[in-house]
Amino acid sequence: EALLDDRKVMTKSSSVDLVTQTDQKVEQLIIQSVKEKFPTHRFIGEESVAAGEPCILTDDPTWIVDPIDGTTNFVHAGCRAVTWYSAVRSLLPQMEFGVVFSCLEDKMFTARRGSGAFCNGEPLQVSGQKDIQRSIIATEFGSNRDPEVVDKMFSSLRNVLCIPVHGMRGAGTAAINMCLVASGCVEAYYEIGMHVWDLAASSLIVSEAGGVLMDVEGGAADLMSRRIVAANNRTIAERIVKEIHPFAPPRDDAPPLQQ
Ligand SMILES: O=P(O)(O)O[C@H]1[C@H](O)[C@@H](O)[C@H](O)[C@@H](O)[C@@H]1O
Ligand SMILES: [Mg+2]
Ligand SMILES: [Mg+2]
Repeated sequence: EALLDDRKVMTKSSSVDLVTQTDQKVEQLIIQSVKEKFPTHRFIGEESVAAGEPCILTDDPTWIVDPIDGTTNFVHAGCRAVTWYSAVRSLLPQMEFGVVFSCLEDKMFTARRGSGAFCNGEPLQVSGQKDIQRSIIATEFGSNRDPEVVDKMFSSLRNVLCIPVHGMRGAGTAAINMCLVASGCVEAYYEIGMHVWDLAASSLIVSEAGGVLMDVEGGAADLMSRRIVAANNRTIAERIVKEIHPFAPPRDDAPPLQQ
């Protein structure tokens, strides 16, 4: 219904960072229904953070919610829109489970720590490809249009494409790009600039499907750092890291700037 009805588009951090009433409604729906069952749990929700709520993990069980991942697709008549949520239980953070629902495809991706990853109940396994020259790599350009940042993104894109790889793809949603890695449809996904709610659920789905997560400079992945390489194996991830022109956006858990 919302795909047909919700055409009132608002903006957040910039003119290309879009939000609709459906994003806000879905986030409230998820938070309210979880709160009814677990009144002491905490939440990090994309639209709540946009409205000024803190983006901090504590030792309390915390649900990380992206009500629609791919709002730009949704606004442009729903190339692909996704609702998903995940839970995190510690400062490390230790993901307990992740859920990504690709509503137009009616695909429910799920993972629970130590129990594997699934799509509509069928087990997921990353691709076995070790040769990056026989791989497809996914990425996105996010919503930062600062020419210096765009130059860095294009330089990375050019470097990866010219390895050469079989192709580059982008679903318009970080969560689905990661689920494509988990499903073995693409070998890797990298991006700088997305947020913890874009990645939390699908990061567990990737690792439970046998994949690896890494920072774009090769260290351990840090979901608050707004940088990720998710790949089918370490060989492919490390090869991509060599080609990325890194930069560091403000962290999701950075204290708010003083006015
Ligand atoms: O804003 P939504 O649609 O929840 O999330 C999108 C990110 O904002 C964007 O930076 C990223 O490139 C895109 O993949 C992601 O899904
Ligand atoms: Mg998102
Ligand atoms: Mg969103």
